[in-house]
Amino acid sequence: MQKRINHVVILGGGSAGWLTAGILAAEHQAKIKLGELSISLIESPNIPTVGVGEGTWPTMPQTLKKIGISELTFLSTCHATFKQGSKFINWHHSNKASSYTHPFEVVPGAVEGEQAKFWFNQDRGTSYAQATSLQHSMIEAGLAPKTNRLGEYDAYFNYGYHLDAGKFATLLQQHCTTKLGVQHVLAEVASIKLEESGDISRLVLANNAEVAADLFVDCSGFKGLLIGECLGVGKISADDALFANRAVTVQVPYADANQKIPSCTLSTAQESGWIWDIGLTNRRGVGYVFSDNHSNVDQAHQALEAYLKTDFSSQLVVNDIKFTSGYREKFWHKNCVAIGLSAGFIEPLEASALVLVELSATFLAEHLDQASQNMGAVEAQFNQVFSYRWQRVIEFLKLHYLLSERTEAFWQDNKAAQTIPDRLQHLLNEWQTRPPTTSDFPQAGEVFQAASYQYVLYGSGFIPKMMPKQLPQYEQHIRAQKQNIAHNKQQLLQGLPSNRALITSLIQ
Ligand SMILES: Cc1cc2nc3c(=O)[nH]c(=O)nc-3n(C[C@H](O)[C@H](O)[C@H](O)COP(=O)(O)OP(=O)(O)OC[C@H]3O[C@@H](n4cnc5c(N)ncnc54)[C@H](O)[C@@H]3O)c2cc1C
Repeated sequence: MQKRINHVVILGGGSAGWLTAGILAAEHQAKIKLGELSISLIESPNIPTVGVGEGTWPTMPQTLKKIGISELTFLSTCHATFKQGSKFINWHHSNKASSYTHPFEVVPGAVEGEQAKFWFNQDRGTSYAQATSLQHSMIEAGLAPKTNRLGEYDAYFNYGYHLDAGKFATLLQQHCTTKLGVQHVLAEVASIKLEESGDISRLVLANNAEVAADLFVDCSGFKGLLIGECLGVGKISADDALFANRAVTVQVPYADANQKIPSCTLSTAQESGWIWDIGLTNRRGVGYVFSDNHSNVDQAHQALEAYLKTDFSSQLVVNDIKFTSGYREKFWHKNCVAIGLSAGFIEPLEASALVLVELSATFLAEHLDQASQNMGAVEAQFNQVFSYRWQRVIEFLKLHYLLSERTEAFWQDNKAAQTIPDRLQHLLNEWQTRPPTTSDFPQAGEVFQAASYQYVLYGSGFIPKMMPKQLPQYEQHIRAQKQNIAHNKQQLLQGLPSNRALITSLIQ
């Protein structure tokens, strides 16, 4: 029987729970004010959230704007900084220094393939990112994507953030409860009652109070209390393709309060994984994500210590997080939708977790009314769209490992044919004779587009067997674009403040 959705309960108050609450409540403000919809978020006062220094995707500024949060408030409360992409250090070789960048800037779709053809045939003296992206030089120089003369959420370059996830959840909580009418219940869910149909009927709290709802959003973290433990939806493993299953993380204070803050995530390859280095305003978040089938925690600690040139017996607290790579067989089942870690998790290379939260919550917000009419149809569409997205994210992350010439077992095992998803192998064969283009990634809201594949593919040193020349009608346009890059680069290098300088001037 179809039920109107008048009450949505979100279980979990991490970034996923509060982002979902904010996105849903902002979209349905009118109904909340009229009393036609209520949104409640239940979180345990005892079960902690996952809070590592985190990177977002460039969708986040628009999400925050839509929810109605001031960028200045966000920057100052979450110790946030601007992120313009990622820099991959030493991913090519074990014993020879190398690096490439993946800037967020996207070359316009119509010319993206043509530009790659031009670069390959006529411009390979410079790296692909340097030849095609102005943002690459801003990243290398550690500059901000804008000046303080631009308004909130405006910038010269596409950007995301580095943020403190714990502070972020607290900011979202305050905003959702005081401005958007979200009800906050601080209590632990002790058990769950089902209807005969198998739908969830109510959550029973530790004090025996019961909370009923028409739709439940499971944001309870890795365990997936509703979708997994209660409704029995299993996971599809991704560990045959992506081997990282553990992370040791540490928060590192700045030696000097004016220390430079990179405007990208630094990802430095290691023997059995890679180390992320994220600069917030008050500290760095650093972690070694690795495969414990190829290494162990002691070795991971040693690698982190060597990277940080410090000894942990000093004052730093190291956290050890184990995870299994994979995603749910279904994200929406009965009257329950899983968003965040309960939906799945794969290693944080390219920071795809929060963007999937934003996309899932936005889909839910946009389809809430249809779900009241025909939940089965929305459930099927949601599951189809997000299975596609998770598979594409896995393929994109795998691409980073494939072209490395590193010699350690972890890297060699990553190249084994049976670990490469079929679709990615098929595309790699295609890209032997043409660049990645939009037609390879045809769906609306693709998490990683052809431009991202080009940065990683050519940054990793992929050399196609044959690359056609660009179409003659684009040559003039591409040369003009190159001149623009050269001309604007000097001006921007002189005119843009450093990442730290901009944030300091904004939040003072
Ligand atoms: C090592 C690592 C690095 C990461 N890096 C990035 C990154 O760079 N970029 C990115 O986008 N993402 C990253 N992520 C993922 C990101 O941390 C999560 O996607 C994000 O924090 C959302 O988590 P969550 O809200 O789903 O779960 P959690 O933060 O675990 O929150 C779960 C919530 O559920 C509540 N809960 C659980 N059980 C109960 C119960 N019985 N009753 C009541 N409440 C309950 C808890 O109290 C908590 O509030 C990383 C994750 C890891 C592990």
